[in-house]
Amino acid sequence: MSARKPKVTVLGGGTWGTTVASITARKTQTLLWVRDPDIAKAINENHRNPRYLAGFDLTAGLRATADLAEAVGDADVLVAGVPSQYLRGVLEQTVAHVRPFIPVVSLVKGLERGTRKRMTEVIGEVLPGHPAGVLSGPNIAHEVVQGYSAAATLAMPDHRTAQSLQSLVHTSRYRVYTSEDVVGVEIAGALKNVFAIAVGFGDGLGAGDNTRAMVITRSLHELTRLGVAMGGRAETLAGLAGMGDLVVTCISPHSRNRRVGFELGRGKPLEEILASMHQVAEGVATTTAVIRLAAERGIEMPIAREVDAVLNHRQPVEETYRGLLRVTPGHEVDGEAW
Ligand SMILES: NC(=O)c1ccc[n+]([C@@H]2O[C@H](COP(=O)([O-])OP(=O)(O)OC[C@H]3O[C@@H](n4cnc5c(N)ncnc54)[C@H](O)[C@@H]3O)[C@@H](O)[C@H]2O)c1
Ligand SMILES: O=P(O)(O)OC[C@H](O)CO
Repeated sequence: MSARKPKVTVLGGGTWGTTVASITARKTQTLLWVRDPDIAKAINENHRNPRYLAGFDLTAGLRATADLAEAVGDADVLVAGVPSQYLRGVLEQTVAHVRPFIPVVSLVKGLERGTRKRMTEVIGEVLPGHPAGVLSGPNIAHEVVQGYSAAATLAMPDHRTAQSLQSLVHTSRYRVYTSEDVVGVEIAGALKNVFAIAVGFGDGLGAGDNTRAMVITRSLHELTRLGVAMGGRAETLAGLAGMGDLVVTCISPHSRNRRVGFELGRGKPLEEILASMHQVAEGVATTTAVIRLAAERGIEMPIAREVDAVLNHRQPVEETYRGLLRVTPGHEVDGEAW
């Protein structure tokens, strides 16, 4: 990166892409790519994103465009905020326009369903040679955009690159820590969504606070086992991107993943729930990928398996909780099972 302040382009003008772009726009020139020209116009003229963050003021200097070639052509840093099942397609359209070897930071908390790949792996395939990392943590967009304090981890394979990118996004209210554990941060962000759906089941069924704490704690155990098996560090999984994000997603009324589980617990069919949302619940598609990754590595993930049974095999939610409670508990720390 040159001595002048790097130009940031954020791909994806959903709730979180818009929020992160509004933060970086306070620190450096930032362009947000959105699919809908009307949203680009509203951001440029009114500093608002009426579809995803209605009622919240964005940084006045933030510019938006619906032209992908224009968005990426001049960028020094790309930030990817397009949901996991669409990121590859969007990146493929940038290949002819993006400058060589600029860093790409994923904000995305999901795995590609068909390939089971992490987003930095997808970035590496579509944009080879670009340093790829991830920014993730307990970050409910509606709170961050209003300036409530929050923190996240920015993981890049190279520490110096992580430090230079940290300065573009860190503020007194959005604390950004660095890490080199890209795998751990990415796996944690993807898996916590699956477990938030499980917690939502319990809340929808009317389970108690003890039950919620039990499911969150045992989910952390599952998340850690798969994360470590895939090359992540246990300390990362116990940190902001792991435990921190698991907790907020499992308890926040704003969480879309928890809401999917909650509505299922209340008896609404999945198709109806998804049709009523104009936002993404990454855990739905990611569950399929997680189950296959765990099977390939011979890792027991009973909670994720029950989520998969409800989402993909029409198992009633009541059965899920009864099923979990029937399993005999093993050793709390060393046990393979729930
Ligand atoms: N919202 C949050 O609080 C939050 C916080 C941290 C991370 N994230 C992660 O950020 C990522 C983006 O989520 P979000 O909350 O900004 O999105 P969102 O749910 O607010 O909006 C949906 C996004 O998907 C895009 N989209 C829909 N269909 C598409 C298609 N066919 N092709 C390309 N793009 C399409 C929309 O343009 C929009 O940008 C997700 O991986 C999410 O897990 C979200
Ligand atoms: O609304 P969710 O469930 O996608 O969660 C949002 C963020 O990932 C919380 O950190």
